[in-house]
Amino acid sequence: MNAAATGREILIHRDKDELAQATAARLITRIADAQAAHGTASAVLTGGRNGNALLAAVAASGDRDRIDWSRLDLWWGDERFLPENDPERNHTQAREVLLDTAPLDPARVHVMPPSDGPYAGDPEAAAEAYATELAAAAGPDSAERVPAFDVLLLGVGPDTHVASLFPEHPALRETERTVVGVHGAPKPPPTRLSLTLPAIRAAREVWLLAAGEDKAGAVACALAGSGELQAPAAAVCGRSRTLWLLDEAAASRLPATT
Ligand SMILES: O=C1O[C@H](COP(=O)(O)O)[C@@H](O)[C@H](O)[C@H]1O
Repeated sequence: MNAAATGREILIHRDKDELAQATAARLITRIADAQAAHGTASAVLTGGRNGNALLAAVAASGDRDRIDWSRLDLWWGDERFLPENDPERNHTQAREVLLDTAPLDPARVHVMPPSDGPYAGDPEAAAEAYATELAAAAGPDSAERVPAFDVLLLGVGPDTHVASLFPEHPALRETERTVVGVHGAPKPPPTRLSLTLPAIRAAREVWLLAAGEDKAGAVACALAGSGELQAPAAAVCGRSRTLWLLDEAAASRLPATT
């Protein structure tokens, strides 16, 4: 499935705070709607500055209890392969801004394995374990071997990376596995775990987040029709919706007609 073929929506908010607050309201509604429609909801979290700002805005929202936290499955799009509780882990940061204060069912919080657990020193085995967990949640009839996530969040890096899929990196070429170990990432730490493009594209909705002037080049490049290997953010899409959520600074290099 080509990202451009599904169409994209672009929403531009005034600044990063407005982006975080508006997206928090949108996310709460998306999750509450999914729970109303099919009992539970599933969301894939992202790390990074915009992802953490969004979770902090959810934590601060007066509407946060519209979500039935006990019926929400949380997954991660990528993780830094570091020891449990390392401050640089996406999971640790998500706990600090939101998860530790939300009445989640621990069995529904699907954390990517740390580097000091049973998969110490073996990111490939850790990736395989997470893929097995995803496949179990998807059920035996799923061709994609991942659940049909209600919403999958992706921060866009200044180099156009999403999850831990970096430009021209081998993980971007993966067509079979749903989770891979990433080695030699250009952004520290070099060893990571990431969902692959097929896993990301199985989501019902994919939301890309970018705020700040340092993201303007990446946003312009990805939305200008760059190749998928050159601009991973250009390669992702949701089955029913692909939403780019920007602030004015990140959108500042888009052509006026976008
Ligand atoms: O390392 C990562 O970076 C990206 C983007 O982070 P940002 O701070 O530039 O917004 C993030 O989406 C990804 O989950 C994370 O592991």
